[in-house]
Parts: sequence; structure tokens; C-alpha cells
Amino acid sequence: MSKEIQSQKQFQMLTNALNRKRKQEDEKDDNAKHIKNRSNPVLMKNILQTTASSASKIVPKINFDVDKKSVTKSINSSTRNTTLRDTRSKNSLITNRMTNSTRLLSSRKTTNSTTGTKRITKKRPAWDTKGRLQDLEMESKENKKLIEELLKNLSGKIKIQEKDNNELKQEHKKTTETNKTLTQKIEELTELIETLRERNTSLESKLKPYDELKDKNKSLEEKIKDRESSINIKNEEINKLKDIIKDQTTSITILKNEELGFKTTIEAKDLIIKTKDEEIAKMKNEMEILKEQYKSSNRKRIQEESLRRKMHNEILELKGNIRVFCRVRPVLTSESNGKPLKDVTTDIQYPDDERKIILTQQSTTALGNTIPKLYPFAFDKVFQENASQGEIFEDISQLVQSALDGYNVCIFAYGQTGSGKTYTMEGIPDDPDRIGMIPRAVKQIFLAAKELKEKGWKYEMEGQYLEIYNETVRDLLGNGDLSKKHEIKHNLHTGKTTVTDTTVIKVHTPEQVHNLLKKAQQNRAVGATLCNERSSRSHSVFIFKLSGINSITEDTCEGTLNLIDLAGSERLSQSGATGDRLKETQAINKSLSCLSDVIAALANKDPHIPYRNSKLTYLLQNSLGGNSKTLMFVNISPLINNFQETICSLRFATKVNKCQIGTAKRSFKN
Ligand SMILES: Nc1ncnc2c1ncn2[C@@H]1O[C@H](COP(=O)(O)OP(=O)(O)OP(=O)(O)O)[C@@H](O)[C@H]1O
Repeated sequence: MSKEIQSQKQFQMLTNALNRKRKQEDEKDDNAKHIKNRSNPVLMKNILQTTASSASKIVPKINFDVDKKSVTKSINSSTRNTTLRDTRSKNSLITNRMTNSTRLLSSRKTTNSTTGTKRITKKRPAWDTKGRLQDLEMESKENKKLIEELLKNLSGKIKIQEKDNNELKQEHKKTTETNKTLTQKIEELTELIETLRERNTSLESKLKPYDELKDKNKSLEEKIKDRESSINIKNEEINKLKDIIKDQTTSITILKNEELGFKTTIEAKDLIIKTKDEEIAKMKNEMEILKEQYKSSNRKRIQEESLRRKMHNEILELKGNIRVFCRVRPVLTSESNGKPLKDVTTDIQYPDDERKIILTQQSTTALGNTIPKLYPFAFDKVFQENASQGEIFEDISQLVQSALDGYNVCIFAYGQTGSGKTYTMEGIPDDPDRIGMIPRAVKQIFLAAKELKEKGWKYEMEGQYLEIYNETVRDLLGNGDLSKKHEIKHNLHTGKTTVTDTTVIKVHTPEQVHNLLKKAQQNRAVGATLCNERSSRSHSVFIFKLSGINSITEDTCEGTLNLIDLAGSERLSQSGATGDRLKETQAINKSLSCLSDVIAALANKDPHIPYRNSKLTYLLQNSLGGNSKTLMFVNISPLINNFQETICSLRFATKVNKCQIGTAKRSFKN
């Protein structure tokens, strides 16, 4: 580029010099202007063409060989630029001169034409051939003169041109020589380039394995990078592990210290254990002595226990194996109907000894006088209206205890409908103060069994709840299938009574017994009578069997607690029953009189006891005779309306009460 700029500058300088020269020449040529104007344009053209071709010959040929391109180009361009500049300047000089000659000729021609115009205005007529010849001769003379001048001028110029040509030729020669030298140099350079090229090729071939190595190196570098990154990750992991190890080491040290502490503690504990072992050995000796003492005291206790049982039963026997308690229920709010109590209740007197009850009835004599008629009764105990369930149970708890001692116990509730039998036996389940004899008896049995456990007794208990309705037995713990038929069977050898196809549930807690009672209550047949809207028309029998075994004495005992809620004892006339209800009442009354008969036969020590006369007595056969103990509640209503039924119940109870065996006979008259 710098060379180009230099060449351009040189060209500019030459142009400027040429222009200056042209100016000078123009000034010189001013004198010959008129000759120039007359020069021949055809000749000028030829001269210009000759000059241009000679100039083109001067320009050296530029070879742009692919390989030598840059070198040759630079060399040729410098030569060419110089030659071109020279040729251009010379051409421009010639052109200028030609232009000037043409200008001169044309100006002369113009002048001549002006003269011609004058001649045309003096144009001779066609017939003036002589005149016209004269004009032509004049004109040819003038032209001849002009051409001579022009030729003269041109020959001068051709000379200059020739001079210039010679100069150019010499320059061309020089340039050709220079060109030759340069061509040689180019050839040398080409050779050099060839050599360099070959070298380059050999170097490239030599570099090939190096490139392969480079590639390998690259892949190795990548691998190294990968390895490095994985090493870094591993290092991080190692550092983490190191931290963990550090922590573990610390905790191991702590644990070791703790272990040391533990060892010391263990040693101390070992010492203590040793001392304790010695103490234990001592205590074992003491225990052996105590065991011996306990065994002897236990023997004493068992002896005492059997003594207690003996005495307890002797007391009961003294009291009588069949006992009767009378209970008078209070007047219900619904029954008084706002009237004064004395107007609705029977006049009942309770003499001081708690065993007597006197009912008074106002009767009218034949004379029309009203006289009181007294109905005195005596039982084992009489409970007044205000007697609580708890008070009543206190008096029967000894009987319950007898069941645990291996006796068969029967507790009946007898009375007319609505007299309070169910209240006495079952009570109000959700009210602890008003729960009846059955739940209280169960509770006491469990408590007593627990106490007896210390004395070596272990009890198994099972419950059964049956109903006798219209002389058929029903299972109150079953699925309610009334079509099932059950048979009462007695084992003469074991003295055990069973009822076929009935549910017997083993119980371990009082709660289980309560659930069992609830289910039975739901299943119990309840019918409506005129006397009591929820009167039970059946006998319900809860049988609680207790089997005990003493692990110390190896004694066994089997007792049964029968708790019976009897059906209402209505007189047919009073109940107003008809149809099915009449049948029910008849069945109830029959079974109740059978019960009375059995008790009387037992008291009289009859050879035949009519157990089979009713399902109830047959079911209770083993619990009513032999070593069985019976208690009957006679429940009575205080209402004046129930007076006759009450008297009937009290008479029935008295009959039962008279059957007592081994008790002092009471001389009481009713
Ligand atoms: N001692 C009492 N204290 C308070 N209320 C009582 C007492 N005895 C009975 N009653 C009430 O009298 C009503 C009738 O009693 P209960 O149902 O026990 O008679 P029942 O003799 O069992 O009759 P049924 O033979 O028809 O079954 C019940 O509402 C009961 O709560």
C-alpha cells in the first residue's frame, strides 16, 4: 500500500511537471497557431494511433502466476507504474500538441470561411466560368500555402516525436533489462518458494504425528480434567468422612469415658449386689422361717375357716333352712293421685321386734257398726316401706356367702303383680343405691371369692338365665328363638341339674354378669294385665353356679345361687284375665301352689316330694331339698285396693314359713 501511495505521489508530481511543460509549450506554440489549424485530421489520427500502440508496447506484461502472484505483482506494478506514468505524460503531451494544431487549423479555416462567405456573396453566375476558375485558383493557392505551413509544423513535431520515441525506446530497453533481472529474481524466489513449500510439506508430514499426539494429549487432558473433578468430589467426600470420623472419634472418646464411668458404677453395683445377695440369703432364711410360721398359721386359719363355715351354717340352720322376709313397698306418687295417704293405703302396723306385721281392716257388723279387724303375721323379718335395698341385702348376704361355701341357695320373690318383686330382685340398674338383690349378690360373691383366694380358694363362675312361661322353659341368654324346646335333666350321681340347649356363660367380673342380666331383661316376656301395665307373666330364674377348689387343702365345693323373680300371684277374679291371659294366670297360680306344696312336703319330710308337678319346682329340685337354703321375699302392696291380694300373699308366705326345720317354732296365730 505504501508503495502504491508513493507511486501515486510520483505520478501526481509528473503530471504537474507535464502540465507546467505543456503550458510552456503552449506559449511557444502560440505563434504557430494558424498553421496548426490547417493540419490534416486524418494524419493526426494516424499519428495518435501510432503513438498509442508504441505506448502500449512500452507497458510490460504482468504475469499473475498463482504461486508467484504476490511477488511478481509487486515487482510488475512498480515497473508498470513508472512506465505507465512516463507513457501517459508523453501521450498527454502529444495529445495536447495535436489538439493545439487542430485548434489552429480550425481557427484558420474559420477565417477562411469568413473570406469564403464574402466570396459567396460575390458568387459568380454559372455562365461566368472564367471568373469561377479564377476563384478556384485563388483558393487552391491559399490551401497550398496552408498545407505547406502545416507540413512544416508537423515535420518539426515528428522530429520531436521521434526524439521522444528514441528516449522511450531507451527507457524501454532499460525497463526490459530491469524486468529481466526481476524475472530472474522472481524465478529465484519461485524456486525458494518451492523449496519452502517442500519444506513446509515435509514439516507438515513431520507435524502429523505431533497433531495426533496433540489430539491424544487433548483427550488425555480431558480425562485428566474428569479425573481431577472426580478426585475433587472424592476429596470432598473424604473431607466429610474425615469430619464424621472426627465426630465419631469424639463420641467414642465420650463413650469410652462413659464406659469407664459405667465400669466404676458396675463395680460399685457389684459390691452392692454382693451385699444385697448376702442380705437376700439372710432374708431367704428368714422367709423360710416365716413360711413355716405362715403354714402353721394358715393351717390354723383354714381350721378357723372350716369352723366359721360350720358355725355359719349352724346359725343358718338354727334360723331355719326356709326363711321368709316380708317387704312392704311404698305408695307410688302416681297411685296417691293427690289424695291423703290414709285414704288410699291399708292400715299397717309394725310391732317393735321387726318380725311382725299387723294389717287392719274396717269392717261393718250386722248391726251396722264399723269395727277394726286385725290381720297379724309373723315372719323372719319384716321390712317397712322405707327400707332400703342395702338394708335388705345385709340380711341375705349370709345366704349368698353359703353359696360360696358349697350350698344351694334359692331366693324367691313372691307377691301379687306390682308388689315390688322385680324391684327387690333386680332394682334400678343405673342407680347404685337402688340396685337389687341379684347385682348385690353377684358383687358380694366376687368380693368374697377374692378374699377366699388368700385362703387358697379359686372359683369358677358361670351364669344362666331361664324363664318359665306357661310351663315352658325359655333361654333368656339365647338368640330369642322361642321355638326351641328345652328339657330339665337331673344327674342322680352328681346331683347336678342341667337344661338342654341353653346358654351358660362363664363370668370373671361383675360387669360381665350385669351385661348378662341386661340381655335377659330385654328377652323377658312382659305382658299387660289389668293389674299392672308392665306385669311380668313368667317366672325368671337366674342360676349362678360356683365351683371352688382350695389349692392348700385340696378341698372342693360346688354351690348354686338361684335368684327367682316369680310371676305375679293374682287371683283370677281380681285380675279379670280372659283367653290367653287367663291361661297364663292359671299356669302361674298352679306353679306357685306346687312350690308351696313342695316346701310343705319337705318340711313334713314326706317320702314323696312333688317336684315334677310344675316346671319351676322340677328345675329347682336340687336347690329346694337336702342341704339347700331357701329365702322367700313376700312383697306386698300398701294400697287399700290390693288388700285382699296382700292378705292372700301373706297367708301363702306364712304357710311357707311354717315349713321351717330346726328353728324354734313360733306360736303365732293368724
Ligand atoms: N321398695 C320400693 N321402693 C320404691 N319403689 C318401689 C318399691 N317396690 C316397688 N316399687 C315400684 O313399684 C312398681 C312395681 O314394682 P315391680 O315392678 O317391682 O312389681 P312386680 O311385683 O315385679 O310386678 P310384676 O309381677 O308385674 O312384675 C315399680 O314402679 C317399682 O319401681
